[in-house]
Amino acid sequence: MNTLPIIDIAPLFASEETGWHEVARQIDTACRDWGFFYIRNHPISAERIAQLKDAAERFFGLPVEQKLQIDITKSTHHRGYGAVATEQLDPAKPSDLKETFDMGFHMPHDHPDVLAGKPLRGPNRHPDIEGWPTLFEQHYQDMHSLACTLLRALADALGVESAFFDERFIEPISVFRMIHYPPRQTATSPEQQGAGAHTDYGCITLLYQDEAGGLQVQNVRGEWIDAPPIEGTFVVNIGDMMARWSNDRYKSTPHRVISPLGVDRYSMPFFAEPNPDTLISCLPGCQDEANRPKYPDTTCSAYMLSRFAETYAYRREAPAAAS
Ligand SMILES: O=C(O)CCC(=O)C(=O)O
Ligand SMILES: [Fe+2]
Repeated sequence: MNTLPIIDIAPLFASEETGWHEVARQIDTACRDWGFFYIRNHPISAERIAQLKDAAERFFGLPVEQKLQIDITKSTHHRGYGAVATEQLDPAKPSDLKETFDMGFHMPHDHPDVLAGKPLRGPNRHPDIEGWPTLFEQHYQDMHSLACTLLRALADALGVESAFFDERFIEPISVFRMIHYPPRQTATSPEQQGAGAHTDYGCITLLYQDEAGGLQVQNVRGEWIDAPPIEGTFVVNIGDMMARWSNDRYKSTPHRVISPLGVDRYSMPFFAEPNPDTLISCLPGCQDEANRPKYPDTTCSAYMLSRFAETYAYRREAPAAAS
């Protein structure tokens, strides 16, 4: 089989539990075989997606100096605008041909965790566009709820209590990101990709992609296959933290984006990551005598910070001015 599974998640929102375990079973199989699948019948409306896409076109269309007013490389807690070539997902290739906007769980300047200087904590840095903060803060919450619903199904599949992930996703460090991939120019080095081959760092990623195409996923034989846009769906994939948590029962699969030719591409991943203090220790149902834990225990924040430093030069260099 060489096409990614498409899972109808409507039963996860029904009042009776009859279809629930069947969806959990399908997700379990998809996470073991692929680490990637599509979901359909999720609660995010087409109207919401259209509003976000419209906002993305307005923001990325601004002059670069204006976008750099919320430069992510000048942020202590990784929020704001990332210009082209800020991120290098595949260290063997040139920096990615994309620009980004990142937001997270909003914490005001006077929140005790912000005052204590906890990493990745602080206020969101939104552009000065009318209606933007309301739209994006609402969307962040809705994506968080959708991720928690999927994680309840994963809890069922992994044999932990159904609230296991809900408890660990309170005040999460999940990131909602908007990405603009400018069209590939013929002069562009063929080596430079929209997003270089990588695995995601967190637990699960829920990705909206527009109709331009270009996302590719590696199958078990190491071949790149297309993950084409399918209207009304999100692409969901497992990240490295969940692979560790599940002792590699679930795969975090390499993927990449080939820059679009002649058209702009917009995508919007939501990277679901737990509360920073969460202990990431092999789940009880994922180990036995023959299958010992493969990874040492870590915490969510220690793990995420080590991974960010690999792909963002600015996070390895001198500390940025506070913002
Ligand atoms: O833009 C896409 O389709 C995928 C982006 C991605 O893989 C990432 O940002 O981690
Ligand atoms: Fe990714």
